[in-house]
Amino acid sequence: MDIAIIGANGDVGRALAVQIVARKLLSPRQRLQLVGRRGGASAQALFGLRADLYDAYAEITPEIDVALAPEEVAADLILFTAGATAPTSGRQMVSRLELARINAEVVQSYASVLAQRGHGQELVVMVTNPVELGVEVFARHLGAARVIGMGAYQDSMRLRREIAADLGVRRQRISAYMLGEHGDALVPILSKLWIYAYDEAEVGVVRERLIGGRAPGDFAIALTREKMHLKELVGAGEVEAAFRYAEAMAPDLRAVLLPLVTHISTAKTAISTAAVTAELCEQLLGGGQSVIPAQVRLAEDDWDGPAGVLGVPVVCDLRGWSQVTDLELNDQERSDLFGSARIIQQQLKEWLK
Ligand SMILES: NC(=O)c1ccc[n+]([C@@H]2O[C@H](COP(=O)([O-])OP(=O)(O)OC[C@H]3O[C@@H](n4cnc5c(N)ncnc54)[C@H](O)[C@@H]3O)[C@@H](O)[C@H]2O)c1
Repeated sequence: MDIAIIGANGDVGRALAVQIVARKLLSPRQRLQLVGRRGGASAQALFGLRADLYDAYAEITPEIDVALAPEEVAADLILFTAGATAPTSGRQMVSRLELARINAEVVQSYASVLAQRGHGQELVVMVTNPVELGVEVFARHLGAARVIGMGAYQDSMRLRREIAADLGVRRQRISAYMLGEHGDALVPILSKLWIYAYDEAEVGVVRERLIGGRAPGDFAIALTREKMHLKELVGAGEVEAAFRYAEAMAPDLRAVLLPLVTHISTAKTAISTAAVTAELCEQLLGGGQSVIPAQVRLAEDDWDGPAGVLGVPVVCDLRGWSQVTDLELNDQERSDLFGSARIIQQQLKEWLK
């Protein structure tokens, strides 16, 4: 089992390399490939990163090599973190469309080469945003089953953590999903909230308390409103106040808005993204099948909703994802999830023109 990190010299890529080595996800006989660009800063820095990792983790490092072109990528598990990132400040003028078009080219350049030169079994975990775009492009080249977007996994883990924090329990005792888009059209699924050792009535009470007085379906409205307010606070230099304000919200809003404040505070979310991606890898490398919320490209017969890229729970192992599972929705959630699918499809059409 070999792992490649594409974009290894970026903030997420570097943090991910540290996580993979420090968590001993690979044995010393296996290989971690750090992938950058010939002619870019990474052409030098990745050799330094490799030396630094050997220096820090001499006893446990896998073999580490550096690749500087898509043709050189060779691994079983490919973690895609290359490309432009959303501006951390409102003063930087890059539209989501521009960003998507830049990253479409980056993703495309690897997907087409991997389709021709890969060994035909690679599993790609898409971290680069928009996650849905990367999933669509890789799915066209490698087939839908071999690409998963980690946005829904990260969003779901954040939701579970925030609920757990309110209850004073560990995240592992909670099951809840954040599905749909890894973006504004994400959908919290709380109707099937599960809490270890709580019976249905107790879970019902917790659910009511978590959502507060908000009407079903009002998540997206609250998200837009609070997002604007938080951006204004951070824009006015009130980062600490923005965190305090976001921390007082319901857990589903906190799960989305705290990372937003973190990103626009200029700290970005590279450490948490790397940690959760490594956790996902750990599950995949465990050998068995797991249920993983992820953005995947669905065909019409994969589920009873529209075809296209969407965050849903899927059964997954190192060979890829095989089926949608554990998706019991109430009417509101179903309608929101279908709405999210439509939004993603419209965006993909525009981005991939
Ligand atoms: N899915 C998530 O939850 C999540 C969270 C955080 C960041 N991200 C995304 O991950 C991506 C990386 O974020 P970051 O903060 O590390 O950005 P960054 O700017 O620090 O790093 C991006 C790296 O990609 C490299 N790169 C660009 N084009 C390349 C190419 N053709 N080949 C190889 N390398 C190339 C750049 O040189 C840079 O080193 C962004 O798209 C960001 O939006 C996703």
